[in-house]
Amino acid sequence: MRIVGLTGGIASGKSTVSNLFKTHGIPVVDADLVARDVLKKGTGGWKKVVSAFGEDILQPDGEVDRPKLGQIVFSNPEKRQLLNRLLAPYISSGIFWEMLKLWMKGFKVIVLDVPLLFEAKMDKWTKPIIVVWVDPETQLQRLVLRDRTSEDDAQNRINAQMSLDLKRTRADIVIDNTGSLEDLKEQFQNVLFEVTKPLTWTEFGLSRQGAASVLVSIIVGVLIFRKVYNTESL
Ligand SMILES: CC(C)(COP(=O)(O)OP(=O)(O)OC[C@H]1O[C@@H](n2cnc3c(N)ncnc32)[C@H](O)[C@@H]1O)[C@@H](O)C(=O)NCCC(=O)NCCS
Ligand SMILES: Nc1ncnc2c1ncn2[C@@H]1O[C@H](COP(=O)(O)OP(=O)(O)OP(=O)(O)O)[C@@H](O)[C@H]1O
Repeated sequence: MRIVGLTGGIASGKSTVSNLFKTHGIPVVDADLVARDVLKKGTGGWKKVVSAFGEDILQPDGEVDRPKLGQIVFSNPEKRQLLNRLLAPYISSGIFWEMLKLWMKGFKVIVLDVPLLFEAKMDKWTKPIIVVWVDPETQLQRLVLRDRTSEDDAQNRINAQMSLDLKRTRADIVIDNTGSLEDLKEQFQNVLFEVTKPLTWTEFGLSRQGAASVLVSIIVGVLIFRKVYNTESL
């Protein structure tokens, strides 16, 4: 199975690109949705976060008040790192289970949409890595418009992530989403071609999965050979 990494900055257009993948029948594991699940009332993540941040972050119904927790962590790097540390194991195992389900359904290509792909070091799992880049001014405007928030709040959220310019240097494929949706769709056609083309032997051999498969094949081959030719005593 090919696991494609999709990342970028907040409001750079990852979900918009994810939707294009979905309309072409390629499933997407959305880390933001997984992160929501692991923070639902009563879960292990919820318990850890409530004991670290206190009951003040809860709504009357016991669910986490997300905008309130957002205000706290996006204006305080230490608290954000604490939240990340508490939730990271739940988020990674949630993502892993989603991937396993898709693999069991027989999908050959899946996309991992993870805003913090590099920060959380999940880039090691994925190839190719797509970064959705946008110029800083457009990013700020789109975030303010989408979340109906102030420029200061939006800028805090942008600053909480690795810069988009750094992310693009670590990408295999860069999508520039500064232009219109039509521009984006045009670039997407090439991306779709790249991620659905068969792996070359070199790529297959170089990938960890490839190396593991070759190793397993050699071991199985040797075992079969020994069984068939009864060479255990050799
Ligand atoms: C702080 C929370 C409660 C705010 O919730 P809210 O509904 O306002 O935002 P939402 O979850 O939809 O996130 C919106 C965007 O913020 C950015 N973002 C979210 N968490 C973080 C973080 N810890 N650091 C940097 N950026 C982040 C992402 O680009 C994300 O797409 C929430 O973002 C959260 O629980 N974050 C920690 C979990 C996490 O790391 N999520 C990212 C998935 S890898
Ligand atoms: N090319 C575009 N032209 C105009 N608006 C766009 C374009 N691409 C995305 N948008 C809009 O910009 C906003 C941010 O896009 P999107 O939600 O896809 O970003 P995201 O990277 O998934 O954000 P987040 O990290 O918060 O999940 C949305 O309101 C979306 O409709």
